This record gives sequence, C-alpha cells and structure tokens, in this order.
Amino acid sequence: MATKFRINQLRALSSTVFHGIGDSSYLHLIRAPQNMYHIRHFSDASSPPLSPASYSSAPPQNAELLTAPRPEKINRNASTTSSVNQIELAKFSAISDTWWDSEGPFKPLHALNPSRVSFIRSTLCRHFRRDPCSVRPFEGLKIVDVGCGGGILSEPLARLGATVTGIDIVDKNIKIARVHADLDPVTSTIEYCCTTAENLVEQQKEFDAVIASEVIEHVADPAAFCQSLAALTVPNGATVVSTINRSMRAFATAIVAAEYILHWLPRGTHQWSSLLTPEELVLILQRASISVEEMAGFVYNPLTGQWSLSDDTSVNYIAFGTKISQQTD
Ligand SMILES: C[S@@+](CC[C@H](N)C(=O)[O-])C[C@H]1O[C@@H](n2cnc3c(N)ncnc32)[C@H](O)[C@@H]1O
Ligand SMILES: [Mg+2]
Repeated sequence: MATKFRINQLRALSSTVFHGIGDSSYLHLIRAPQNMYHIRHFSDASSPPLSPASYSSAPPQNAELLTAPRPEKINRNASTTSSVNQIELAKFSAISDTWWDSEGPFKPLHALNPSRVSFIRSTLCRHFRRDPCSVRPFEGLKIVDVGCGGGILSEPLARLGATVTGIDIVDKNIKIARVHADLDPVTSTIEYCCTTAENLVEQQKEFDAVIASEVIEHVADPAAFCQSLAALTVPNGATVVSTINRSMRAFATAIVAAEYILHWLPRGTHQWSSLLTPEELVLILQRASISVEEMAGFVYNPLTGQWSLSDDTSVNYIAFGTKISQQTD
C-alpha cells in the first residue's frame, strides 16, 4: 500500500530509482528536476509498486537499525535528555568561539550555507505556498533551528522573514549566537535558548517548520530525536534534516579527507557508526510521523571551493518532510 500519492505525476517526467529497505517498507525515490529526489513510501512489501527486480538487490547497510523496534512515544510530561551525547557536546564547546570565523573549524558549514538555505527556501515556499521571489517569503512562519550552534543557519532564516527560535544544548554556542545576531536589527529578533528539542516538547511548543541541520549525527538517540522534532512540528508542518551519509565515499571525504588530510574539522568530529543513510533517516522520520517528500545531496567542487545542490546523496544530504496529521476518532 502506498502511503503517499501526492507526487504521482512526477513519475511520468522522471527516471525512477527503487530501494528495498528491510522486510516491510520500500522507498521509491523519483529523480526530479532541480537536482532533487521525490520520495514515496510503500509500507506493504507484498505489493511493491513495480516488479521486485526493480529493487536494489543489496541488503540494507544497517539491517539492525531498519528492523529495530519503534521508539517509545515522547512523554510530554517526562523529563528526558535522550538526545544529549556529552562527548559530542564537549567537542562543540571546545571550539565555540570560532563559530563566525569562516576560515575556522566551521568553514564547511559556512560554505554549505547558501546551498542548504536554497533547499530550505524552495521546499518551504512550495509547501507553505509562498512566493519564492519575495524578499521575505517566510514572513509569519515560526521556525525552530534545533542545534543552532552559533546561528549560521538561523540568521539567514530570520532574514527571509521567519520568526526564528534557535536552540542548542551548549550554552557558549547560544551566547555567541546571541552576540552575533544582535549586530543586525533583522537578526536580533531571533530568540536563542540553551535547551534541547525534548525540553521544548515538554513545554508543548510547536513550530510551522523544524530544522535540524548537521545535528542528528551528534545526538545520542537519533530515533528519539526525530520523535522530538516531529512533536515540535505542527500537523502538516515541515521538518528538515541534513546530515552525512554512512557511505564509503563519506568515510573517505567527510572523515578521512576533511579531518585527517585537509584539517577542515578537528579529528574525531564525526563517528562513522553514528552516521545514517538516507534510507534509514527516511524510515526513522516516517516512524515519527514525518513523511519525507524531497531530498537533495550537496556536492563540493574543489576547484571553486563551493558546495551546490545535487542528486548525489552519497556524502552530504538534506531531507524535507511533512508532519502527517493524526486521524482522530
Ligand atoms: C555541527 S553543529 C551544527 C550547527 C548548526 N545547525 C549549523 O549547521 O550551522 C551541531 C550542533 O548541535 C548541537 N547539539 C548536539 N546535540 C544536541 C542536542 N541534543 N540538543 C541541542 N543541540 C545539540 C551542538 O552543540 C552543535 O552546536
Ligand atoms: Mg556534523
């Protein structure tokens, strides 16, 4: 049974790629214009959308994750810090005064920013029916930037008109984000808070769009983290997650080259075992009631030193999903 039909019409226009992911779910990734994939979920393996031969014969790379039991629902009244990984936080705390040094340890995030803002702008404009040519297309939208760090992404979102809340568990990051945002009256409207997504869930906060960029690979429990992101998203709202693929190419480039050869990032920034493949991310978001509808990769051009959007999700990628409305009896 297909759980998503909205993008049916794209099938006629685009080449299709199928991935078998586990015993009971399939993803149908449809190559679409603008270097993006559109995604359909099939939850019944007994009636796949095309012949089984269309599916990848390779087994899922992380079968144990794909077959893991569904995470418990977040208890809004319980105090939980399921996303906090103290070792990861110590890494960010150690380099927190370099957030706005575009040649420092966060250089890759500065370089990535135009491409991820472009993806977020186009997907949110489509979803919320905003004019992408408008100067402030996000006017009136409440957005939370979860794991905002120094505010590299929060600031352009505020400039696009959104009412932005930036949260991060490292207090030093929030202080630096605050000081930097206050340099410009437009970004000084950002509300920064040292907290976690699960704490905001406890406070019953909700946002039109929830963004967690380059954070999920640093949290203790990605599935519980996605549950929190979903709980923070209003029904029919948007959730955007970007991260690094657990592929051999990502190991060679994002870890070996970036950390050990080019020294873009401190050694040990990323743990191979903490990375998620796009299929795994789509599944855990789906289990959290977020239906991923669009995905894009980021590719780095060593000649220009710039990143751009691509259909190559083998290293860095970003996913846009919508919160499935719960049916009430
Ligand atoms: C690689 S940085 C990304 C910063 C920002 N999203 C960006 O892309 O520019 C990851 C950030 O997530 C924060 N973080 C990690 N785990 C967190 C958690 N459980 N709750 C909130 N923030 C967290 C870290 O402190 C760090 O600032
Ligand atoms: Mg990272």
